[in-house]
Amino acid sequence: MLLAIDCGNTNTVFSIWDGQEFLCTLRTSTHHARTADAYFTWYYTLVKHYGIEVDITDVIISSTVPRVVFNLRVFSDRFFGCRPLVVGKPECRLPVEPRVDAGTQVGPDRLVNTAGAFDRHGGNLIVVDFGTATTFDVVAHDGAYVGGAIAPGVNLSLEALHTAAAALPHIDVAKPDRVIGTNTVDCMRSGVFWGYVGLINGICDRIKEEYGHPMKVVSTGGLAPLFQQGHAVFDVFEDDLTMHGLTVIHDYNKEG
Ligand SMILES: Nc1ncnc2c1ncn2[C@@H]1O[C@H](COP(=O)(O)OP(=O)(O)O)[C@@H](O)[C@H]1O
Ligand SMILES: CC(C)(COP(=O)(O)O)[C@@H](O)C(=O)NCCC(=O)O
Ligand SMILES: [K+]
Repeated sequence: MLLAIDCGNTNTVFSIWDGQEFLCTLRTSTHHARTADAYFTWYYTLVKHYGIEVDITDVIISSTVPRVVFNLRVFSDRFFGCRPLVVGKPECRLPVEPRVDAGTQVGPDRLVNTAGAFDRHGGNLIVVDFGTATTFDVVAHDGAYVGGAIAPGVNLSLEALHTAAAALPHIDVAKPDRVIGTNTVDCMRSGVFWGYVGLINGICDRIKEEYGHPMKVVSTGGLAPLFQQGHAVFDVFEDDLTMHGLTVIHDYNKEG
C-alpha cells in the first residue's frame, strides 16, 4: 500500500492508497518541528481508530515547505522501512517535464496537480487549487506544466484585512446574501467573496485568451465549491486531485 503525503503551508494530509481506492485521509496542521515519532503517534492512533488494516510498503511526499521533508523521511524509514519518493527531487521522475524559465523551482503541489489533472482530463487545462495561496496551473496539450499564476489565498486575504486594520474583525469566508453589505462583517464578506470570484474568472479568462486554445478549468481545495456558488468558471471540482496526482507519479516511477 502507498502512503501519499501532501504537505501544504497550512495543512498536511496523509492518504492511504490500496491500489484501487483511498482507504482513509488524515489531516494535521503543518509544523516543521514535528518529529518522526510525533507523526507516527498521530497516524497510528487514527488508523487504529478507523480500524483499517494497513500495510504500507511505499511512501510519496509532496511538500511546499522544504523543512518538513527531513522528519517525514525519517518517519518513512523508521516506521515503514522505505525510502520515500519526494516530488521535485532529481530521483523522482515526472511523466512530463515542466517548461518554465531555467532555474525556476515550481511548487511540487503544482507539479502533482498537473500530473493528476492530465491523467484524468488530458491536456489544455487550468488547475485552480485553493490552499494557503490560490494557484492557477496551466497544463499544456502534452501534459507539461507550463506556468500559471499565484494569488493570495482566501484565508490569507481575510487575515491580512484583520491584521492590518484595527476595526476589522477576524471572520470566515462565506457567500454574503447581498453585494452591498450593511454592516462591517457583510462588507468584508462581500469584498472577499465577490472580489475572489472576479479574480478567479478574470485570471482564467485571460489565461484562455493568451493560451489561444479551448481549455477546461479543474478546481480543487475545500473552498472551490463555495466559489462555484458565485458562478466561478470551473468545469469540474475534484477534491482528491492532489492525492490522485501523487498516485500517478508514484506509478510512473515504479513502472520505470
Ligand atoms: N472546506 C473549507 N472551508 C473553509 N475553509 C477551508 C476549507 N478547506 C480549507 N480551508 C482553509 O483554507 C486554508 C488553506 O487550506 P489548505 O487547503 O489545507 O492549504 P495548504 O494546502 O496550503 O496547506 C486553511 O486556512 C483552511 O482552514
Ligand atoms: C504557491 C505555493 C506557495 C502554494 O502552496 P500551498 O498554498 O499549497 O501551501 C507553492 O506552490 C510554492 O511554494 N510554489 C513555489 C513557486 C512556484 O510554484 O512557482
Ligand atoms: K495551492
